[in-house]
Amino acid sequence: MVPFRLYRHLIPQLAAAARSPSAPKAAASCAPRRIPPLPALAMAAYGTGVCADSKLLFRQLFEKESSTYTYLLADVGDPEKPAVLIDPVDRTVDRDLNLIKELGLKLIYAMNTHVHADHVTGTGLIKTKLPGAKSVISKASGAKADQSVEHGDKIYFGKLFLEVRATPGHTAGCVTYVTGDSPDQPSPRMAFTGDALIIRACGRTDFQGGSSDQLYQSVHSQIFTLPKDTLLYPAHDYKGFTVTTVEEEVAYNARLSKDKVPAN
Ligand SMILES: N[C@@H](CCC(=O)N[C@@H](CSS)C(=O)NCC(=O)O)C(=O)O
Repeated sequence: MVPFRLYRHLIPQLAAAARSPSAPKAAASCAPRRIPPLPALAMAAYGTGVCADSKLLFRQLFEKESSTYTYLLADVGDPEKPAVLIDPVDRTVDRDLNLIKELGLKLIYAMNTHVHADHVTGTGLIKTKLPGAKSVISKASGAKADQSVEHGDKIYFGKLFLEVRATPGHTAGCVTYVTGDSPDQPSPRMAFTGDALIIRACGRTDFQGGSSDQLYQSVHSQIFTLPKDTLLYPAHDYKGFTVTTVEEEVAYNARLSKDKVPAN
Protein backbone atom coordinates (compact mmCIF):
# COMPACT_ATOMS: atom_id res chain seq x y z
CA MET A 1 0.00 0.00 0.00
CA VAL A 2 1.48 3.37 -1.01
CA PRO A 3 1.22 5.85 1.89
CA PHE A 4 -1.34 8.53 1.09
CA ARG A 5 1.02 11.34 2.03
CA LEU A 6 3.31 10.50 -0.94
CA TYR A 7 0.57 11.34 -3.44
CA ARG A 8 -1.29 14.03 -1.50
CA HIS A 9 0.21 16.81 -3.62
CA LEU A 10 -1.20 15.20 -6.78
CA ILE A 11 -4.82 15.54 -5.66
CA PRO A 12 -5.55 18.61 -7.87
CA GLN A 13 -4.20 16.79 -10.96
CA LEU A 14 -6.07 13.57 -10.12
CA ALA A 15 -9.33 15.48 -9.54
CA ALA A 16 -8.92 17.28 -12.88
CA ALA A 17 -8.26 13.97 -14.63
CA ALA A 18 -11.40 12.47 -13.06
CA ARG A 19 -13.52 15.43 -14.31
CA SER A 20 -12.25 15.01 -17.88
CA PRO A 21 -14.85 13.64 -20.39
CA SER A 22 -12.44 10.81 -21.28
CA ALA A 23 -12.20 9.65 -17.68
CA PRO A 24 -13.53 6.08 -17.27
CA LYS A 25 -16.96 5.89 -15.57
CA ALA A 26 -17.04 4.18 -12.17
CA ALA A 27 -18.09 0.53 -12.45
CA ALA A 28 -21.58 -0.19 -11.10
CA SER A 29 -20.59 -3.59 -9.71
CA CYS A 30 -18.58 -4.35 -6.59
CA ALA A 31 -15.75 -5.78 -8.71
CA PRO A 32 -12.38 -4.15 -7.93
CA ARG A 33 -12.01 -1.02 -10.06
CA ARG A 34 -9.00 -1.07 -12.37
CA ILE A 35 -6.93 2.08 -11.83
CA PRO A 36 -5.10 3.04 -15.03
CA PRO A 37 -1.38 3.74 -14.59
CA LEU A 38 -0.34 7.39 -14.50
CA PRO A 39 3.29 7.33 -15.65
CA ALA A 40 3.75 11.09 -15.91
CA LEU A 41 2.29 11.72 -12.48
CA ALA A 42 4.18 8.80 -10.95
CA MET A 43 7.45 10.27 -12.20
CA ALA A 44 6.56 13.63 -10.67
CA ALA A 45 6.01 11.87 -7.35
CA TYR A 46 9.67 10.83 -7.27
CA GLY A 47 10.65 14.45 -6.76
CA THR A 48 10.86 16.38 -3.55
CA GLY A 49 7.77 18.44 -4.31
CA VAL A 50 10.01 21.50 -4.09
CA CYS A 51 8.74 22.74 -7.43
CA ALA A 52 5.21 22.07 -8.74
CA ASP A 53 6.19 21.14 -12.29
CA SER A 54 9.83 20.38 -11.62
CA LYS A 55 11.83 18.23 -13.99
CA LEU A 56 14.14 17.29 -11.16
CA LEU A 57 14.17 13.75 -9.85
CA PHE A 58 15.80 13.73 -6.44
CA ARG A 59 16.74 10.94 -4.03
CA GLN A 60 18.59 11.05 -0.73
CA LEU A 61 20.40 7.74 -0.11
CA PHE A 62 22.10 6.65 3.12
CA GLU A 63 25.18 4.51 3.91
CA LYS A 64 24.87 3.54 7.54
CA GLU A 65 28.44 2.52 8.49
CA SER A 66 29.84 5.98 7.80
CA SER A 67 26.47 7.79 8.18
CA THR A 68 26.98 9.22 4.72
CA TYR A 69 24.35 10.64 2.39
CA THR A 70 24.65 10.13 -1.35
CA TYR A 71 22.40 12.27 -3.54
CA LEU A 72 20.92 11.34 -6.88
CA LEU A 73 19.64 14.12 -9.13
CA ALA A 74 18.36 13.76 -12.69
CA ASP A 75 16.68 15.90 -15.30
CA VAL A 76 13.70 13.69 -16.14
CA GLY A 77 12.39 16.32 -18.55
CA ASP A 78 15.27 15.40 -20.86
CA PRO A 79 14.66 12.31 -23.03
CA GLU A 80 17.99 10.80 -21.89
CA LYS A 81 17.27 11.48 -18.21
CA PRO A 82 20.88 12.53 -17.44
CA ALA A 83 21.79 12.06 -13.78
CA VAL A 84 24.50 12.92 -11.27
CA LEU A 85 25.46 11.19 -8.01
CA ILE A 86 26.99 13.31 -5.27
CA ASP A 87 29.28 11.63 -2.70
CA PRO A 88 28.77 7.97 -3.64
CA VAL A 89 30.24 5.41 -1.19
CA ASP A 90 32.02 2.29 -2.49
CA ARG A 91 29.93 -0.06 -0.27
CA THR A 92 26.65 1.17 -1.76
CA VAL A 93 27.61 1.59 -5.41
CA ASP A 94 25.63 -1.48 -6.52
CA ARG A 95 22.50 -0.26 -4.72
CA ASP A 96 22.85 3.17 -6.33
CA LEU A 97 23.55 1.86 -9.84
CA ASN A 98 20.58 -0.56 -9.61
CA LEU A 99 18.33 2.35 -8.66
CA ILE A 100 19.66 4.40 -11.58
CA LYS A 101 18.97 1.48 -13.93
CA GLU A 102 15.47 0.88 -12.56
CA LEU A 103 14.55 4.52 -13.00
CA GLY A 104 15.89 4.56 -16.57
CA LEU A 105 18.46 7.28 -15.84
CA LYS A 106 21.80 7.86 -17.53
CA LEU A 107 24.53 8.61 -15.00
CA ILE A 108 26.87 11.20 -16.47
CA TYR A 109 28.74 12.47 -13.39
CA ALA A 110 29.86 10.83 -10.13
CA MET A 111 30.99 13.80 -8.05
CA ASN A 112 32.53 14.38 -4.65
CA THR A 113 32.24 17.39 -2.39
CA HIS A 114 35.71 16.60 -0.99
CA VAL A 115 38.24 13.84 -0.38
CA HIS A 116 36.59 11.76 2.30
CA ALA A 117 38.58 10.56 5.31
CA ASP A 118 35.84 8.34 6.69
CA HIS A 119 34.93 6.20 3.68
CA VAL A 120 36.15 5.23 0.24
CA THR A 121 34.45 7.19 -2.50
CA GLY A 122 32.45 5.11 -4.97
CA THR A 123 33.49 7.11 -8.03
CA GLY A 124 36.34 4.76 -9.09
CA LEU A 125 34.09 1.71 -8.84
CA ILE A 126 31.31 3.48 -10.74
CA LYS A 127 33.69 4.24 -13.60
CA THR A 128 34.62 0.55 -13.92
CA LYS A 129 30.95 -0.45 -13.99
CA LEU A 130 29.70 2.47 -16.11
CA PRO A 131 32.63 3.63 -18.26
CA GLY A 132 30.56 6.52 -19.66
CA ALA A 133 30.28 8.20 -16.24
CA LYS A 134 32.83 10.89 -15.44
CA SER A 135 34.27 11.64 -12.00
CA VAL A 136 34.22 15.22 -10.68
CA ILE A 137 36.07 16.80 -7.75
CA SER A 138 37.51 20.22 -6.99
CA LYS A 139 40.92 21.16 -8.34
CA ALA A 140 41.83 22.42 -4.86
CA SER A 141 41.40 18.91 -3.41
CA GLY A 142 44.50 17.77 -5.30
CA ALA A 143 42.68 14.51 -6.17
CA LYS A 144 42.52 13.07 -9.68
CA ALA A 145 39.23 13.10 -11.57
CA ASP A 146 37.96 13.32 -15.14
CA GLN A 147 36.81 16.86 -14.40
CA SER A 148 38.46 19.16 -11.88
CA VAL A 149 36.11 21.98 -10.97
CA GLU A 150 36.62 25.42 -9.48
CA HIS A 151 34.49 28.04 -7.73
CA GLY A 152 31.89 29.42 -10.15
CA ASP A 153 31.86 26.45 -12.55
CA LYS A 154 28.50 25.05 -13.62
CA ILE A 155 27.93 21.33 -14.00
CA TYR A 156 25.05 20.63 -16.39
CA PHE A 157 22.88 17.49 -16.47
CA GLY A 158 20.27 18.11 -19.14
CA LYS A 159 18.89 21.61 -18.63
CA LEU A 160 19.54 21.54 -14.91
CA PHE A 161 22.86 22.50 -13.39
CA LEU A 162 24.82 22.66 -10.16
CA GLU A 163 27.00 25.65 -9.39
CA VAL A 164 30.32 25.04 -7.64
CA ARG A 165 31.03 27.11 -4.51
CA ALA A 166 34.39 26.76 -2.78
CA THR A 167 33.75 26.07 0.94
CA PRO A 168 37.14 25.13 2.41
CA GLY A 169 37.72 24.61 6.13
CA HIS A 170 36.92 20.93 6.79
CA THR A 171 39.46 20.22 4.04
CA ALA A 172 41.18 22.73 1.79
CA GLY A 173 39.37 21.38 -1.28
CA CYS A 174 35.76 21.21 0.01
CA VAL A 175 33.07 22.50 -2.31
CA THR A 176 29.31 22.93 -2.02
CA TYR A 177 27.18 22.18 -5.08
CA VAL A 178 24.17 24.49 -5.42
CA THR A 179 21.25 24.23 -7.85
CA GLY A 180 20.89 27.13 -10.26
CA ASP A 181 19.02 30.35 -9.54
CA SER A 182 17.13 30.90 -12.82
CA PRO A 183 13.36 30.32 -13.17
CA ASP A 184 13.82 26.98 -14.96
CA GLN A 185 15.86 25.55 -12.06
CA PRO A 186 14.44 23.88 -8.91
CA SER A 187 12.84 26.20 -6.41
CA PRO A 188 13.64 26.53 -3.54
CA ARG A 189 17.31 26.09 -4.31
CA MET A 190 19.17 23.08 -2.93
CA ALA A 191 22.75 23.07 -1.66
CA PHE A 192 24.84 19.91 -1.14
CA THR A 193 27.18 21.09 1.55
CA GLY A 194 29.46 18.08 2.00
CA ASP A 195 31.10 18.40 5.43
CA ALA A 196 31.19 22.20 5.43
CA LEU A 197 27.79 22.34 7.09
CA ILE A 198 26.23 19.42 8.93
CA ILE A 199 22.74 19.89 10.39
CA ARG A 200 23.20 21.98 13.60
CA ALA A 201 26.95 21.32 13.30
CA CYS A 202 29.84 21.48 10.86
CA GLY A 203 32.68 19.29 9.69
CA ARG A 204 35.58 18.82 12.08
CA THR A 205 38.60 21.01 11.40
CA ASP A 206 41.24 19.18 13.42
CA PHE A 207 42.73 17.18 10.57
CA GLN A 208 43.09 16.98 6.74
CA GLY A 209 44.35 20.55 6.57
CA GLY A 210 41.26 21.86 8.32
CA SER A 211 40.82 25.42 9.53
CA SER A 212 37.94 26.56 11.75
CA ASP A 213 38.53 30.16 10.71
CA GLN A 214 38.26 29.27 7.03
CA LEU A 215 35.22 27.04 7.60
CA TYR A 216 33.33 29.81 9.42
CA GLN A 217 34.18 32.22 6.59
CA SER A 218 33.10 29.69 3.93
CA VAL A 219 29.74 28.98 5.52
CA HIS A 220 28.97 32.66 6.11
CA SER A 221 30.02 33.83 2.66
CA GLN A 222 28.85 30.91 0.48
CA ILE A 223 25.99 29.15 2.30
CA PHE A 224 24.33 31.64 4.65
CA THR A 225 24.12 34.16 1.77
CA LEU A 226 21.82 31.82 -0.20
CA PRO A 227 18.05 32.50 -0.02
CA LYS A 228 16.78 31.59 3.44
CA ASP A 229 14.49 28.85 2.08
CA THR A 230 17.41 27.06 0.38
CA LEU A 231 17.35 23.38 1.32
CA LEU A 232 20.66 22.23 2.76
CA TYR A 233 21.72 18.61 2.32
CA PRO A 234 24.89 17.55 4.20
CA ALA A 235 27.21 14.62 3.45
CA HIS A 236 26.66 13.14 6.92
CA ASP A 237 24.18 13.01 9.72
CA TYR A 238 24.70 11.27 13.04
CA LYS A 239 21.40 12.17 14.70
CA GLY A 240 18.70 11.12 12.25
CA PHE A 241 18.22 14.46 10.51
CA THR A 242 17.84 14.56 6.74
CA VAL A 243 17.56 18.17 5.56
CA THR A 244 17.64 21.71 6.88
CA THR A 245 17.39 25.25 5.51
CA VAL A 246 19.59 28.34 5.56
CA GLU A 247 17.03 30.04 7.81
CA GLU A 248 17.11 27.19 10.35
CA GLU A 249 20.90 26.95 10.47
CA VAL A 250 21.37 30.72 10.81
CA ALA A 251 19.00 30.58 13.77
CA TYR A 252 19.97 27.33 15.47
CA ASN A 253 23.44 26.17 14.43
CA ALA A 254 25.35 26.77 17.65
CA ARG A 255 28.76 26.37 16.00
CA LEU A 256 28.18 28.63 13.03
CA SER A 257 25.55 31.19 13.94
CA LYS A 258 27.47 33.07 16.64
CA ASP A 259 29.63 36.08 15.88
CA LYS A 260 33.21 35.21 15.13
CA VAL A 261 35.41 35.34 18.22
CA PRO A 262 39.00 36.32 17.40
CA ALA A 263 41.59 33.74 18.50
CA ASN A 264 43.82 34.92 21.38
N1 LIG B 1 30.94 13.03 15.35
C1 LIG B 1 30.88 11.86 14.54
C2 LIG B 1 32.21 11.24 14.33
C3 LIG B 1 32.55 11.05 12.89
C4 LIG B 1 33.24 12.27 12.33
O1 LIG B 1 34.26 12.69 12.83
N2 LIG B 1 32.67 12.81 11.25
C5 LIG B 1 33.27 13.90 10.57
C6 LIG B 1 32.87 13.89 9.15
S1 LIG B 1 33.61 12.56 8.35
S2 LIG B 1 35.52 13.13 8.26
C7 LIG B 1 32.86 15.23 11.13
O2 LIG B 1 33.33 16.24 10.67
N3 LIG B 1 31.96 15.24 12.12
C8 LIG B 1 31.49 16.46 12.69
C9 LIG B 1 31.56 16.39 14.16
O3 LIG B 1 31.06 17.32 14.79
O4 LIG B 1 32.09 15.40 14.68
C10 LIG B 1 29.92 10.92 15.23
O5 LIG B 1 29.11 11.43 15.99
O6 LIG B 1 29.94 9.72 14.95
